[in-house]
Amino acid sequence: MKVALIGLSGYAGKVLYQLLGGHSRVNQVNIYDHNVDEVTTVADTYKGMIGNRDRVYPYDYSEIMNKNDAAFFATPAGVTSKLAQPFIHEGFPVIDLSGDYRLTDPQTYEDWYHKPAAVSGLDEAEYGIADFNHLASTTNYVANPGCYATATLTGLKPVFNSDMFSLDSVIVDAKSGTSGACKRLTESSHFTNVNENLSVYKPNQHQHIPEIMQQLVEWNHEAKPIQFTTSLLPISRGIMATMYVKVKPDVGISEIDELFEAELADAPFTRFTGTELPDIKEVVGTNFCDVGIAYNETNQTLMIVSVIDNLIKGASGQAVQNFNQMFGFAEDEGLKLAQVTV
Ligand SMILES: NC(=O)C1=CN([C@@H]2O[C@H](COP(=O)(O)OP(=O)(O)OC[C@H]3O[C@@H](n4cnc5c(N)ncnc54)[C@H](OP(=O)(O)O)[C@@H]3O)[C@@H](O)[C@H]2O)C=CC1
Ligand SMILES: CC(=O)N[C@@H](CCC(=O)OP(=O)(O)O)C(=O)O
Repeated sequence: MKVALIGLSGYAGKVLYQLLGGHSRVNQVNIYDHNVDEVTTVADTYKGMIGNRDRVYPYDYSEIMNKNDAAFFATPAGVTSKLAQPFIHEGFPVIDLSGDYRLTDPQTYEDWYHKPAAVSGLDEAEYGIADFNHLASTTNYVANPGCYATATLTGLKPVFNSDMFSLDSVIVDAKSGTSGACKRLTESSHFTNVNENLSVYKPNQHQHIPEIMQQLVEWNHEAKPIQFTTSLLPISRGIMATMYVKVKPDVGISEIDELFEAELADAPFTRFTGTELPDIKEVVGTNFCDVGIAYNETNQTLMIVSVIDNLIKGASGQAVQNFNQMFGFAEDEGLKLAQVTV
């Protein structure tokens, strides 16, 4: 297959390019860049890609559709929905890493993203939380989930598919490395601010809150608004979401353990670690989401810890997983990434 990649100069685009290069069903990755006006090479266009002769083409949607079988958009929210219009119109296969088509209600998008919602295509797009819903196989337009949303939803899936918990006081405390903030430099992501520091940002305003709620309500109509906080960690890659849930009386740790085992067993890239709590380093460089639990009997509170690599499971790896589902390839094609903890 030939695939188009838009956004190679960005963080997610770079990791996606690396993964697609190792995908046995992809024999050509064509790069399209809105900053080039004639055909060039990866080495001549992007820093650190020494010797890479793959072609980079000026951005042109009809060329993309003529020369490729699918397109990956690793481009910002607000931009992607505009670029995607001709592809949606033609029913051309797209995997979209941005937030533009994740929310089904355009007003909710505008309230949380503070940008105009997509003018069309919302009905065609499917939210691809790949380990659980396999909707990519049913559509030509996949909205790849957000990084925090992926870690949070994976940890909360068992909770919202059972009646063992109170659903009105779920608290999520999530922390991300700086690559989640994209490549542009801001004062808050400046090295001097991030290094040896930990800071909360977007309290109660994070754009992943509606995306998480949309999926939780689909899993359980009785879901109530969660408390969700995000912080910036002084590391480049990785997310840890720590979640707190009240357990109903007479529910014990063995039942909770069995529930998590059963609910996460069929999720191909989710590993339930039981009471051995996972850390970020064990998933960085892989498409895994590791989930562990600790139960405090004195106050009937369950803590769930979920970790991912934000650039792989939280973006490019999940995009490849959705691509595999869309085209009927093995779920782990291009994603057999050796885990190396040093
Ligand atoms: N970083 C992460 O952990 C995650 C990111 N995402 C989403 O994935 C997408 C990419 O993220 P990330 O790589 O971090 O972002 P970056 O800002 O690092 O990269 C964005 C890319 O989009 C390109 N781009 C910007 N505007 C346009 C345009 N008008 N036309 C064509 N290309 C354009 C940029 O090109 P240039 O700047 O060179 O002009 C760059 O290549 C975003 O939607 C992000 O929200 C999702 C989950 C996790
Ligand atoms: C550390 C950091 O700043 N992370 C970003 C995550 C951005 C992202 O993943 O964008 P999507 O909304 O497209 O998923 C944030 O919190 O906004």
